[in-house]
Amino acid sequence: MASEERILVSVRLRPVNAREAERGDGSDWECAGPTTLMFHGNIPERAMFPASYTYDRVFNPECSTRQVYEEGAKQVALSVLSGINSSIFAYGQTSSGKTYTMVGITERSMADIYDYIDKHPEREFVLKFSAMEIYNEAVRDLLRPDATQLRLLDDPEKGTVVEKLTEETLRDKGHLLELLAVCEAQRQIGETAMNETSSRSHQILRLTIESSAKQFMGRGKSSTLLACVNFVDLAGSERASQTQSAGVRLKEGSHINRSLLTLGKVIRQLSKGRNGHIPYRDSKLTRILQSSLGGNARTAIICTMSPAHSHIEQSRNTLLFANCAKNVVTDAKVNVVMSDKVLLKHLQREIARLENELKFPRPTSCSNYAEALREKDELIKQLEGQLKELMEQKDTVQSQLDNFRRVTSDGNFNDHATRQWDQSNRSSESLPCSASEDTLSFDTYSDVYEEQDDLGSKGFDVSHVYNDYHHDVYHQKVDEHPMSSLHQPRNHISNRTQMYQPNRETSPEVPKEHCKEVQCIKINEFRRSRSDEEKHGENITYTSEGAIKLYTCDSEPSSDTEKTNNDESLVLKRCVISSRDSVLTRSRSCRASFMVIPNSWFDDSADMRMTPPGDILKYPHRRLEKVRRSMYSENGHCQNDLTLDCPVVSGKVASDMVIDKNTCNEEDGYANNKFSCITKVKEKQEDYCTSQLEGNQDNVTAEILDMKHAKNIDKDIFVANIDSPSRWPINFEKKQKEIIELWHECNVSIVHRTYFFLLFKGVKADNIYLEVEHRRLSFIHSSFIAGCEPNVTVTSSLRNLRHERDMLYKQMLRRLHLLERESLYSKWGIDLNSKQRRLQLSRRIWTQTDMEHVRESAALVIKLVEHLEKGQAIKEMFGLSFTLNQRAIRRPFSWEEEAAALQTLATWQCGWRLRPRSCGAWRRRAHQYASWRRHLRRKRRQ
Ligand SMILES: Nc1ncnc2c1ncn2[C@@H]1O[C@H](COP(=O)(O)OP(=O)(O)OP(=O)(O)O)[C@@H](O)[C@H]1O
Repeated sequence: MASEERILVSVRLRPVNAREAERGDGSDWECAGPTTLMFHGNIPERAMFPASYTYDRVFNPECSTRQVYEEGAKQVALSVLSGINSSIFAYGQTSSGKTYTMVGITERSMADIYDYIDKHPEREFVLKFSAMEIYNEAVRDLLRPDATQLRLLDDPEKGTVVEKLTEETLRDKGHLLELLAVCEAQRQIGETAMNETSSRSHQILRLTIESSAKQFMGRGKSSTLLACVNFVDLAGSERASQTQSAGVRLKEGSHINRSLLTLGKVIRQLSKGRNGHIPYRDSKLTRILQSSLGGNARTAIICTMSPAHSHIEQSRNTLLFANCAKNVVTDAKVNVVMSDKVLLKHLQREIARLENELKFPRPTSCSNYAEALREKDELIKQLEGQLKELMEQKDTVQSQLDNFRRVTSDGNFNDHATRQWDQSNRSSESLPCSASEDTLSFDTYSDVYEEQDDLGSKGFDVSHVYNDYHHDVYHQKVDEHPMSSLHQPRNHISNRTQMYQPNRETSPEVPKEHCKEVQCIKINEFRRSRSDEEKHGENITYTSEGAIKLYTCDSEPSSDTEKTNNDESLVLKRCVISSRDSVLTRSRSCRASFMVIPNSWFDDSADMRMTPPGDILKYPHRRLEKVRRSMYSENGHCQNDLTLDCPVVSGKVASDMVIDKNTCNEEDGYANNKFSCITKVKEKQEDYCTSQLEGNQDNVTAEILDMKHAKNIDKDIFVANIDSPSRWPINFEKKQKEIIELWHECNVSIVHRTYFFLLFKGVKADNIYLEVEHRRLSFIHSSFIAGCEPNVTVTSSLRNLRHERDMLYKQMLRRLHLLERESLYSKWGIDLNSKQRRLQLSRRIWTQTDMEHVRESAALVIKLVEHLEKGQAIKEMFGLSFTLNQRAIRRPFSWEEEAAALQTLATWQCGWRLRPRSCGAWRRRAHQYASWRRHLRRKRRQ
């Protein structure tokens, strides 16, 4: 265990000797404490030198050698007993007291060492003594009588060794003293002017102590401490002028000064650190003492100096040397000598460790670093890939979010419009109760169409004005869609009517979908028809007879007309067809329910309370209670009738009423029984329709018969919705196949097919959409067959389809990479070497009706039109493209076309004719459709 420590440096002032005192050579130095030496002399160059010097210990002339030993050498000297090499130096000018000091320190050290040995009998000590001197740069063995010069050898372990140096093993303390005496006798001493017994050589006494514990005995079996302590009495630097040496003495002095100069250099260099070159080899003194100077040894230097003023220069040199020496760091450690067995074991362990390292090299080699770098590079690539994917996903989500926002802004418009309708509704509700239902509402709804015309004439886009039933579908499906919350509320009545309200300040930014509602039509069909007949009799000559009959039936006295003294009764007339009204028509009930079945009826999750506040029919429960009471008081029966007709106006009202009757009167009672009540409503409505068909055939109009004969779809829809869930998958597949075939037959828009196919995947709630689509397609198909629909000819539909394929053809280049296109060509059996491959591919899309082809077509089309049709696709789909004019693929519908479609649908569904006094296009379409209807009826009668 090595530990760094500095050389212990002390300065000892000897007393002024007799000679100096005789000359009056007074002392310029004073010890200002245990560590500080002060200069009091008065010399010209004083300013160039410091006045005080600090060392580890400063001994004044009165200090005894014992004290010097105790405080400046003992600790270092006795380190040898602990296995640490140590050296005690005496450095100073000639006649400064080096020998005087070292003799005392050596004797006391030896004494203490032996004392220690005596006090530690448990250990066995082996002391060896050797002595040498360096005289005129020659090494001599002081224990030999001859003056043979010894060589210095460099040993890799021990460092510099003196060849053939006598090393006496000490028997005891007396033996040591004898040897010391021999050395003293052997040492070169000469007389100079300054010192009668001047040492002319550097003397090195070395005591080597080897100790081991006696307990574990013996030698070769346990560890042994081995260290040596050097007592070095240097020859004093001298000036020839002062020593008055000549001849031999001068030569000796020259060697002495030269070796001391080297020692000074080494010490000075060591004081600066061990980085530079240390000139150990410049003298035999420094070579031999190399380990003691900054090596594995503790070192103490005692600088002796004469206090005489005449030696000021030499004294300063000594102090400068001391200054350097105190900065030298040594690296002393305990020197342990292992026994053979211990050494053998130690070496065996070391060999095993090295072998293990060779077998299993540590992963710090260059190859390992390279491999680790490669792994990190791969990891970075993976992370970059993931980051890229995340960014793409983020862009996609951002795009969707933008769409949501656009839809939200649309929904806001609806809310705004709903509020407008609400306000107007309130005014409507506050109308005189005596007014008949028909006359009351006629003007309002006649204005509706004028308003719509105005909108169109103003350039407002009222495209996608689809039938109300489809709008129900739209809302229902959209509510299921994740974006449902962003769409307008379900109450179609308020939404539908709001856009026809006489708010002529309507913003031109009215979205298309906001103009699609015409629910108001059916609500007031009877009222408006009657007024229409009265006011525009000349214009209704071509309307269906059924409609006229309806008006006639409707005009029969009813309790409604008698009970118009309050709002509730008015609403009742609006909302329901009373039991007496209900005798008029089964078809009306069916028709009404078909048209306005609340979406929530088919949606368990839907909340009946969702009716917007602005709904004309959203009466407070208290008010509904009044209505109910008034009905009961008047009819006292037929809650079924009431229930059956309620859907005409609002699912909310209907459900409220049903619950009020069937479950409880509590305000919130209906919620839990919502679905069961709805089912009952449907069942009862079917029963009611059936009974009405049987018992009131005379009152059924031709329109209703048409509807019944057509497919009795209303009933189908209800039946489908209460159909067994287990049969639904089968029914779905069957219906889906039929629809696909009809699409093919009717040349329906490819985009429409795609969106429809992809969106409706067989959930039970999809049934209604499939029914509607099936019905629509059946209608178009029958139109094709009959050839009576001028707007939907095979030729025009094919032309539109071709335009659509052209659009897809163009989109391929934009949406698909070359590799993707080539892959598709191969997949779709298109020769890669053929020409116009994209065109070929576009011509093959949606050309077959097998499911695999349909799926692939849908997947391809959705990829091509994904962004192009975004926003419009939903409208297309839920509007079910019932505009019959497939030119929408190429350009948006004009309002006239939409209006025409509206006319067509309304007439088709309701058998109810719109007033053809609007714009020319609307009128023409209405006429055309009416003609077609008459043609159909004639054919059926035949
Ligand atoms: N501290 C001291 N107290 C009393 N006398 C001293 C002291 N130091 C030295 N002396 C005396 O000074 C004289 C010279 O001392 P010493 O020989 O030890 O000097 P030195 O440094 O060894 O000289 P050199 O280098 O020439 O050998 C001796 O007679 C010695 O007794």
